[in-house]
Amino acid sequence: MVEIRKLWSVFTTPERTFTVHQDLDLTVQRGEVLSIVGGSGTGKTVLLRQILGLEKPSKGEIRVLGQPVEQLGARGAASRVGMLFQHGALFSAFSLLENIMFPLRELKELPAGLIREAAMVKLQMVGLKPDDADKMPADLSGGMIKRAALARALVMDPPLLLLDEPTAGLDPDSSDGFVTLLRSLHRDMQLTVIMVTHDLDTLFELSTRIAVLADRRVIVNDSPKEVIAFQHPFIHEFFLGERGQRAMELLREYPFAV
Ligand SMILES: Nc1ncnc2c1ncn2[C@@H]1O[C@H](COP(=O)(O)OP(=O)(O)OP(=O)(O)O)[C@@H](O)[C@H]1O
Repeated sequence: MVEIRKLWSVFTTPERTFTVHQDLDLTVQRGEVLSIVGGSGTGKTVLLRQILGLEKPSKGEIRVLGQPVEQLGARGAASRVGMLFQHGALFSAFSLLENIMFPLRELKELPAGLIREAAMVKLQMVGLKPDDADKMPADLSGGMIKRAALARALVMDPPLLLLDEPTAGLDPDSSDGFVTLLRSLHRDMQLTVIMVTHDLDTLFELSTRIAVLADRRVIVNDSPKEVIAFQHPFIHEFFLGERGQRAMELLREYPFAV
């Protein structure tokens, strides 16, 4: 589904030049829920943006569904890759349904009635009600906004979904509900998911594999159990420090997702 080879990301600011990714390799197979974890500033969000084609790496190759990402084009990208941004704000001047319809309207190919129908299907698929369609973003809870942004990301039925901190900022109940929704969509739509998360519950409930970013590359990409056993200071701190006990409990609780 995604193949990344020898990726370099180098940034230059007025103060300095620094390397975020160096010879990074990552493969994501169809049907996986791959979670990317890593310390702050290790380039997780940059990597998602590169897979989406929003940012060009300094060097290296990214193939999505067998094609170099730069050949997908804006239109191709929306139908192949859906993205839920961390601050996945909806357009505040548009109603919830208008937000979900937006990518299809941009295509300028489908009749208005069909676009409306397709967006209504997605609205209900993410657990919102038809009555919510005309509500404005300012009138929605954080959980409803996330669901609407997810419906918009999925409106063109992309086979690949990217999630940046999908449960950040949600209260525990909304977070649990959103994780349950993601799990059933992954199963029902046969999605491949790449997710960045710091939240251990989200990580263990959904991930079939975990890729750890450290030392400017992916140091391990394996099942949660194997990753926890991998010897590296970041992994030790992330999984086996204060949060270790909880990680072990979760590992017992969730038999590796989906
Ligand atoms: N366009 C850019 N120009 C300069 N530096 C950038 C640019 N984009 C990202 N960076 C830097 O690259 C590093 C990686 O950023 P990124 O947002 O991907 O980190 P992250 O792993 O997602 O971190 P966090 O977990 O804190 O969100 C950061 O130091 C960031 O400041």
